[in-house]
Amino acid sequence: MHRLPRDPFLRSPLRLGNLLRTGRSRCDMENEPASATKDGSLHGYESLHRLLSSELPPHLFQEVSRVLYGCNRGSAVTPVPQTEDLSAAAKEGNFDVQTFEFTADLEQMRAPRNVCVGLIQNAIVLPTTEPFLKQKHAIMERVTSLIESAAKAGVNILCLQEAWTMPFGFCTREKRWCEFAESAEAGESTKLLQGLAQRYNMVIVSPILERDESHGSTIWNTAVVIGNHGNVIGKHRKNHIPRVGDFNESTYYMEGNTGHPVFETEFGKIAVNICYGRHHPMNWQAFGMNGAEIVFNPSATVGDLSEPMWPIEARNAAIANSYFVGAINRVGTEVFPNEFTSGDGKPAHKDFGHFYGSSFVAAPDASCSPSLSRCRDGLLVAKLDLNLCQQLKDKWGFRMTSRIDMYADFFREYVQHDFKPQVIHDSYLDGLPAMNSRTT
Ligand SMILES: NC(=O)NCCC(=O)O
Repeated sequence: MHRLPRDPFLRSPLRLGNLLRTGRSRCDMENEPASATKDGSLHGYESLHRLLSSELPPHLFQEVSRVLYGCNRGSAVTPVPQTEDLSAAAKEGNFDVQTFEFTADLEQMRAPRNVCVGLIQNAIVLPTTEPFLKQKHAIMERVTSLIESAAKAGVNILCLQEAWTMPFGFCTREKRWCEFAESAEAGESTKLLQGLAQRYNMVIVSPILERDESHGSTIWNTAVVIGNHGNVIGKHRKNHIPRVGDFNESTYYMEGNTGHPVFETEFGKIAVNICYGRHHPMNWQAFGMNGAEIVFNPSATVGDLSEPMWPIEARNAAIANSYFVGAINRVGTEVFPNEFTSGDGKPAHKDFGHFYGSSFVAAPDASCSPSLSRCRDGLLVAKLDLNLCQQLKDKWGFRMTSRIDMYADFFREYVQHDFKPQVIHDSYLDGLPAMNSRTT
C-alpha cells in the first residue's frame, strides 16, 4: 500500500499519478541514477527531510529524525506556524518559507535572550548573457521582496548568500565579472540594504564582491554588516579561498585581511565565516573565541562537490564552539556564455552544476533545522534563545577543556621551517625489534 506524500510539493497530479501508477518508490520511479533530478529536486522532493518524512512510516521517521537532526530540549526542531501574511507572500512569490524555534532552559539569573534570525537563498533572475546592470537589478528586486517577507516574519538579523548581487562567474576565470564589485561602504547594494535595515529594524549581513578603491581597486570577497539603524557596522573578508573544482576564485581575490571580527549588535554577537572557510575548523574556532553567538556561513557550492559535507560542517562547528550557525547556499544552475575548464580533464562546459540551496540553522546542542528547498528560492526563519550557547558551554565544557595553551605551543613549533613532525617509528618497519619489544 502506498502512503500519500505529505509534502505539498508532491501534490501535483502528475507526480502523484506517477507514484500511484507505477507502484514504485520515488527513487526508482523515474529510473534515474541515485542522484538529484534535473529540476534540482531529489526525485521530486525538495529536500532530504521532506523525502524522509514522506517515504518513511511516522514511527521510523521519528527515529531517523532523532538521530539525523537531533533534539532541542527533548523535541525535534519542527516547523512552527507562520502568519497568513507570510504564507501568502511565499505562495505568490514562489519561494520556500520555513519557520523554526530553538529554545533554551529558563534561567533564574538571566532573562531569555530571544532573537529571530533569517536566512535567504536565491537563484539569479536573468541569464548571465543579459547586461550586467539588468542582472544585478533583477536580483536586487527579488531579494528586496524576500527581505520584506523576512520583515513580516519579525526577523531581527538576516544573512544573504555569498556574492548575492551577481552570478557566481568565478568558475570562468573571465575578469569581466569583476564589474559586479562594489564599495563595501558606499556601493549600490549597501545603500539598498541600509534603507531596508533601517525601515525594518533589522541587522543585515550582505556578502558581496568588494572593490577597495583606497587600495588600488583591489577585489575582495566580503561580508558587509549593516546595523538595524542603517549604519555600516563593519565588514569581514573571506579568509580561505578555494582552489578546488570549478571554484577558481583565487583568480579574482586574495585571502582576507580582516581577521575574525565579531560584530556586537543590538540583537547579539555575530560573525561571518564565508563559504570555503567552513572547511577550516580553526576559522570557526577563532570566531567563537572572539565571542560569537551566531556565525553565518554564506556560501555558493554545488552538489557534486560538497553536498555530503554540507549538513555536517556547519553543524559540527555549532557543537564544537557552542554557538548557532546559519548556513546559506545559493540555488539553481547558472550557465555562462563561454565554455571553461578547470584542469581536471573533464570536457569544457558552460555551467557550474547545481547550487543545491538547502540552507539551515544548527544549534550548539547538536540539533538542527530541516533545510530549505534544494531547488527554489527560500527564506528560513529561526527563533533562537541565545542563552543556549552558555548553557551548552556549561554542560559540555568544550571551551574550558580546549587546551589552547598546548596548541599555541604546537603551532609555534609547526610554523618553523625546520619543524619535524612528532612521529614515533615502529622499528619493526626497518626489520629491527623495538628496544623494549616483547620477548617470548
Ligand atoms: N564559494 C566557495 O568558496 N565555494 C567553494 C566550494 C565549497 O566550499 O564547497
